[in-house]
Amino acid sequence: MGLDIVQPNTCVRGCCSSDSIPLHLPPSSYILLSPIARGAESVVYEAILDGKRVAVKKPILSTSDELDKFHKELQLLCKLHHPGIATLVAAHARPPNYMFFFQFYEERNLAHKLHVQEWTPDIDHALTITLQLAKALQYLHNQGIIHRDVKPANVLLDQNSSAHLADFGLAEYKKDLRGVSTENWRSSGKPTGGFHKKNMVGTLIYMAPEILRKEIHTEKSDVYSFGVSINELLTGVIPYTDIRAEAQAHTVLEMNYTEQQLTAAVVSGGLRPVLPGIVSGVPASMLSLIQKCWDANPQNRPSFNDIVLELDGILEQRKRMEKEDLSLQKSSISHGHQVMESINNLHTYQENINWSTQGQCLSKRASAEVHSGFGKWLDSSDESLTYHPVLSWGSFATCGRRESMEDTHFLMPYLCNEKDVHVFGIFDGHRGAAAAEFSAQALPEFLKILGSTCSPADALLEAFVRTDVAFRNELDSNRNFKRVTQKDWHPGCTAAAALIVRNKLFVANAGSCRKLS
Ligand SMILES: Nc1ncnc2c1ncn2[C@@H]1O[C@H](COP(=O)(O)OP(=O)(O)OP(=O)(O)O)[C@@H](O)[C@H]1O
Ligand SMILES: [Mn+2]
Repeated sequence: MGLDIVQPNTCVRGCCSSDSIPLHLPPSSYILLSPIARGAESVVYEAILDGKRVAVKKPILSTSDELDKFHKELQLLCKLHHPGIATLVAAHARPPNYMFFFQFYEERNLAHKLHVQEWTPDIDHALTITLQLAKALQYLHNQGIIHRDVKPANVLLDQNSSAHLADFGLAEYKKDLRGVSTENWRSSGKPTGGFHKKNMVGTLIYMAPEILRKEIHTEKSDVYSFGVSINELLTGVIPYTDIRAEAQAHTVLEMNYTEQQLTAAVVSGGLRPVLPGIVSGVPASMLSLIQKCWDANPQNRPSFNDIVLELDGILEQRKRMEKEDLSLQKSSISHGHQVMESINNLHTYQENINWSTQGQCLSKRASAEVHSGFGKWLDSSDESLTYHPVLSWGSFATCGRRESMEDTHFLMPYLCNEKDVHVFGIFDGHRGAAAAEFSAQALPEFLKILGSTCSPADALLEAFVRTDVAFRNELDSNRNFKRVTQKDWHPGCTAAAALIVRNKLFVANAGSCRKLS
């Protein structure tokens, strides 16, 4: 920027200085436009500085502690120069105005992008962001600085959706953290972040177990938060919920856990967010890296030097695989797409979608393609076992306290008229019955297709995965058709299914639906 640096280029106290970043600006050089974010501690404005678009972070300063904090953040920011870190272009550090001027990042923060815009980056893009963030943290740690608030809301994206780590409000030099008492932890470590603050649990979901136990932050607690954040990027799911959109999250408490329960479950129970599923195509090496990052024992977590090396390797391997066109995951996903695409062409849009019919329609077409019986299952079943189950079945459904029934089930005592193959399933609808109705039709049909191709256990697993992919695709195509913004509509369901082949029982579940009763 062509801004003049007026000497002495220091803050009012003289504690912050820079050779390249102007630290006081004539009021005529900038214009504040509208606020783009309001946090508990600052307001961020879109602004024009020297004719260029910038973001101005104006901390709310009412106590001398807050003023100290401003100076500390400015000292830090003046020293940081890295492409993965939000660039400070200027500051104003004299009364009455205290402001940070940052380069403007058009695509806002990663949390907004994932959960409000419902962005689903392809895996290579997500891995690229992961590497950018890892390199930024590697740089920071090599300077002896710990960020202490790594989360998607503090990752800003530019117009190419490249990532820039922001918000150094809690960052500290490691050497200054040693003597920090629990009291200090409380005052400095309080949850930040608009959405999560509003929803009470705060940054808690990104906090390492040792931080929840009120121990001192180390580089390894940033590694943990990085692991949780990257998992959120790859799954699109807010940790410990099954939702993809902010609009649906009334409060985190309402959904699964209270703050205390979550803390206890993370610290003592080893609870972690759900990893990306097998159809996501996320490489297994990435899943294991995430798990290492959120290991309960900080010493088992890799450093960012290790993480960057590993990510470079993963990206390299993907490039090689792409060349050789060996990506197995991709082909299984695109198979699902092909089936759905042809089905989508079949039926025109109806205002009131009948999800049972959608499921039937899908599955009939799919099963017309391949069904060659269950000979394989029956041949490999062990007839020498003397156990011969006597089956009886029935069902009862009640709606409970809800206004409408969201649960469904299916009973297929003789799948494809095969006397020794029985399937039963229960689906507990979430946010409407759509997913449950669809799945009750689709799941058994997928099982029929798979009967001739793999073992009963694999077939059950694969049928769950295919049902999930099929429903998502169906939903997406309807959303596009209706031009409903995606955040307004998020049906889902949990499921439990039992498959009995002669005298063996196979059960599977997804979500919290665990018992078949
Ligand atoms: N340089 C920028 N370009 C575009 N948007 C920005 C920029 N800096 C901040 N924002 C927006 O403002 C939000 C808050 O910024 P930041 O996290 O730095 O402030 P904060 O006061 O710590 O907020 P919180 O308390 O919510 O964490 C960001 O999530 C982002 O949406
Ligand atoms: Mn923030």
